[in-house]
Amino acid sequence: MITFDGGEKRYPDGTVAVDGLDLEVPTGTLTVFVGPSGCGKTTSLRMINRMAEPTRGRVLVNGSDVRDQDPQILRRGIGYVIQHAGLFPHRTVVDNVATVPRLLGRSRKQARATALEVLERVGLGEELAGRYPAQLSGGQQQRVGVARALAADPPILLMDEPFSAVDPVVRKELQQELLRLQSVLAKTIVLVTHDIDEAITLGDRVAVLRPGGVLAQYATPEELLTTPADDFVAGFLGVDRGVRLLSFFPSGDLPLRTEPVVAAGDADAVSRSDERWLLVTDDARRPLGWFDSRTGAVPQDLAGELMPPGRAFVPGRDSVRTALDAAVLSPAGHAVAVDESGCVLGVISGEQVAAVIRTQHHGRSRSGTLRKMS
Ligand SMILES: Nc1ncnc2c1ncn2[C@@H]1O[C@H](COP(=O)(O)OP(=O)(O)OP(=O)(O)O)[C@@H](O)[C@H]1O
Repeated sequence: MITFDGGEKRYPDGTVAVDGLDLEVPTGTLTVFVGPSGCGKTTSLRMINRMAEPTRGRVLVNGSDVRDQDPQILRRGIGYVIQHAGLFPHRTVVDNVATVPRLLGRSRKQARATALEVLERVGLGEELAGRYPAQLSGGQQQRVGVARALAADPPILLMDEPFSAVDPVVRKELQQELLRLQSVLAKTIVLVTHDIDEAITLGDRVAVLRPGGVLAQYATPEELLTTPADDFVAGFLGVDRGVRLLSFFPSGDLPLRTEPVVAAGDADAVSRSDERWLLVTDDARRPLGWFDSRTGAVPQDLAGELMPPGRAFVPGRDSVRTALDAAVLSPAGHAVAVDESGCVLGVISGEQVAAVIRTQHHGRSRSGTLRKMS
């Protein structure tokens, strides 16, 4: 557990970077500090590992004031990941990662073995171990940065804008990778970002800071989206927070229809059906595309004249947001539901999804917490 107890940081020139911060980061959870530039996110983060000392109040790690601990010893239990990875340019990837275990007194061989193991954990194979940082992509460098921070297996991980220097696609990959790692490692993580979407994707809890280093709201992502504390938080969350909230609605209960689903060889299905749009599948019930029954002549093999099936969703795994998105983008206005192996379970129209959202939203607002889904 990390506790900010009235933590304040006033720099010698009088700038108040952090103003009376009170919050707790429970052990094994991921908290995100988010807010506009200059609102004290980095300073707050650095108060945890004593890279910035509070001028008033306290920061406690597992109940002990960090100021009572030797900074070097304190930092052994706290991994630190920064933007651009901060790797040593003249050391190979494996040596970069092995640095921390070496500092902790492990033999060269042990440190190297640990480094290779952690590199694999973050998705980097042995073939990259002998390269220098400049010979890696930005995303790979960030992974090395994460591996280096994990090499000493610290219970706490501080991450300062870890993914902001990579392109949006790689950034999404790294975010998913971090969530996967966290589901296995359950570290206590504090991550700084200025990107509210990243905060909502990654955080078990999100601390929104406002200029002047004041905490505006500390809440779970769904609480932020449903009940922002004030106009500043609502404005920071953006205009589409209602749509983003749908990421917390499970799609497992969406009512699916199977009547519009037909096999490619079953051309007679067109005359039997009242549906305008028929989802045509192959023999294994995989979606091939949409057949528009108003196009006139019906071919022998329906597979010949189809509109693309669009992105499918997996009920239970994906959220209602994914299902709605699939329906909006579908030429037929219907989302295709598939099982984990890609076989069609049924379809649902955008209007039906919207009707379920209304019901779920009422239920949720009355009762309870939501679980983030893909
Ligand atoms: N060493 C310093 N001396 C004086 N003021 C500082 C110092 N470091 C940071 N500040 C100021 O403290 C405030 C908070 O800075 P901090 O870096 O913590 O904010 P941030 O939210 O992380 O910003 P960004 O998103 O731009 O990185 C800013 O006004 C900054 O100018």
